[in-house]
Amino acid sequence: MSRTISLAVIPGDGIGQEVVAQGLKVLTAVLPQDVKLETKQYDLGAKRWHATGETLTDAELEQLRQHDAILLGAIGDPSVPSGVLERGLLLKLRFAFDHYVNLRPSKLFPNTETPLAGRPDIDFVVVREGTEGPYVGNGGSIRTGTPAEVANEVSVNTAYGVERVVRDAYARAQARPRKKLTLVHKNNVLVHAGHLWKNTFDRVGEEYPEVTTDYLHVDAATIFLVNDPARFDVIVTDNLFGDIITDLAAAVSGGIGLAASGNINPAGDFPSMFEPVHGSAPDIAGTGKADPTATVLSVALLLRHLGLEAEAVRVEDAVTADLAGRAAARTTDEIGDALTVRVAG
Ligand SMILES: NC(=O)C1=CN([C@@H]2O[C@H](COP(=O)(O)OP(=O)(O)OC[C@H]3O[C@@H](n4cnc5c(N)ncnc54)[C@H](O)[C@@H]3O)[C@@H](O)[C@H]2O)C=CC1
Ligand SMILES: CC(C)CC(=O)C(=O)O
Ligand SMILES: [Mg+2]
Repeated sequence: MSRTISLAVIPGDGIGQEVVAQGLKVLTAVLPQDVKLETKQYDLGAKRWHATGETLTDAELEQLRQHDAILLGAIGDPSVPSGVLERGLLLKLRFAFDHYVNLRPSKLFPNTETPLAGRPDIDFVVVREGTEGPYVGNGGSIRTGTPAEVANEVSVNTAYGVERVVRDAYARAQARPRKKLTLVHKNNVLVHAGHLWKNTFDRVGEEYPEVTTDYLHVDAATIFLVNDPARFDVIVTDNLFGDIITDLAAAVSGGIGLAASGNINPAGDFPSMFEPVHGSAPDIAGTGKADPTATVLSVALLLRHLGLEAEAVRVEDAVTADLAGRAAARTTDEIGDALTVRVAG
């Protein structure tokens, strides 16, 4: 039976434009003939903000909601005050579409660079909470701009929000061969949120006797991510810690240009959104140096989410083969073309 995928595309800013073009090429090439792709591009980001002062309107949010999934490049530009686009567009989307599971796999592909000695066997996934924590915008400042300024940024952690993401992480750990789940937090200092997370983690864990668990404070977790990353299988953590440790995870497992992510709404009430872990990289935008592989691997997560498992594997296999043979530096387009040829052939 034929099927149509309705995909919203938000290239965004900087290298987002460049890498999304490659991701779309690969996606188009990998789909079987009986799956039709309908894309609608949303020109959101810095240019739009400069032209209209808008980041994301309610009408656009409603249009986006109608799609099966969203592919996003990156948001943020030095010409826009920091936070305006990140909060007003990217986080607004994640919150509005209840993307409470921010899935960030880390794998050390063959022939990729790692600063770690001995090429450890890195293959873990971070389940980062995506709708709470200090990112909710629960803050403010008084006496702003004076030497007496006081600024707050409150981390919001609800029993409901913590439990649902912890449950998702247990289910993922249960489904993986090693069946191991690590909670990363800082409950020796952030005692209120930390204890909610730890108590929830322990309680839900009773339902998963086959899953081995451990707990690490986030500072110690950064040591192990460098010294012994092979110890990790599934990590569950809050929004801020997850943001930070997944950039570190990317750096030790082939670089930020390979790190994919999915902002998942597991219930399917809203479209899930797939994007590379990296940002808009203004330092290399327009140079052709951006590696589109992270976006292509995000396309694989998108395909898997839509039930196209064989196609997801084809994309991942193409990346593995391409990285194994990748010798000289190549441009964004060249990498995208090579991956397109591989998935098509
Ligand atoms: N999901 C998103 O849309 C995100 C947006 N941002 C925004 O992006 C802007 C730049 O943020 P930064 O902190 O500089 O982080 P960034 O991830 O854009 O760049 C950090 C470093 O990684 C390099 N890099 C990033 N992606 C790469 C790729 N595909 N290939 C090769 N090198 C790559 C950059 O050149 C830079 O040296 C800011 O406005 C920030 O708020 C940052 C992170 C995520
Ligand atoms: C720009 C932030 C809102 C997001 C971020 O850094 C991330 O999700 O990795
Ligand atoms: Mg980040």
